[in-house]
Amino acid sequence: MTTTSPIIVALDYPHAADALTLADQLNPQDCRLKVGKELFTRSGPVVVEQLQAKGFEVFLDLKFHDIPNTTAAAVRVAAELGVWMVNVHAGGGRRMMEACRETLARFNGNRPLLTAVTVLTSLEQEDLQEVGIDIEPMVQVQRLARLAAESGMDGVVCSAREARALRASLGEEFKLVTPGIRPDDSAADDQRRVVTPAQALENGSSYLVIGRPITRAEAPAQALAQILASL
Ligand SMILES: O=c1ccn([C@@H]2O[C@H](COP(=O)(O)O)[C@@H](O)[C@H]2O)c(=O)[nH]1
Repeated sequence: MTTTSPIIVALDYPHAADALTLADQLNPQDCRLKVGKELFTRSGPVVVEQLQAKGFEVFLDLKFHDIPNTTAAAVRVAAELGVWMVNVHAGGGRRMMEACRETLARFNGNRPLLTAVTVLTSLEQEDLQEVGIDIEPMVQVQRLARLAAESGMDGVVCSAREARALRASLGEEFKLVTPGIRPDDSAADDQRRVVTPAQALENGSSYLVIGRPITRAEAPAQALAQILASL
């Protein structure tokens, strides 16, 4: 089932049973689901297929980052799984992203969205400095997003803090997938470039990735409903 909801719930659980229990409390009309490294490393493609069988579109968030041949092969296998979105790291460079885009050509119209991570939402300027990037996150995000667009990506993963600038420079069709979403009353946890759900949409985000504010709530379905009502 396809939905118009912008919410993607991050199923960061160690076991498939936890993810499937949460999925049973949610409605595919209200959100998509994200399978990341923890859940996939334990449960693999089976849990993706189980979530899809429940009617959810799945974002496979494995952030592939390797040489072009290896990354493109991984993207192709993700496409064969029938996921709705798959991603790579923009830092893998132009040739890596182009190889991923080219490998999806064989799927014609029936392919996943392909997005590229710019600067993780857990990073701030000091973190970038420590790894030799002496510019503000906003500037680095803009640089990588432009490269991603030129390399044929459907969009990028960034903070909603950068969404307004990217929307203006890269147009309405370019997907802006924004984690680091925190309702006013939620802890930031390890996230640094955080934005509220309503502000993220106002800034031009296409999709809001939300994990702990929903999955660690006493009543996750209610937490999702409150967020949807706030939009
Ligand atoms: O820059 C990024 C890229 C991916 N993520 C992922 O999104 C969720 C966020 O979870 P919260 O619990 O809402 O913090 C998580 O799965 C990350 O791996 C991100 O946070 N930032």
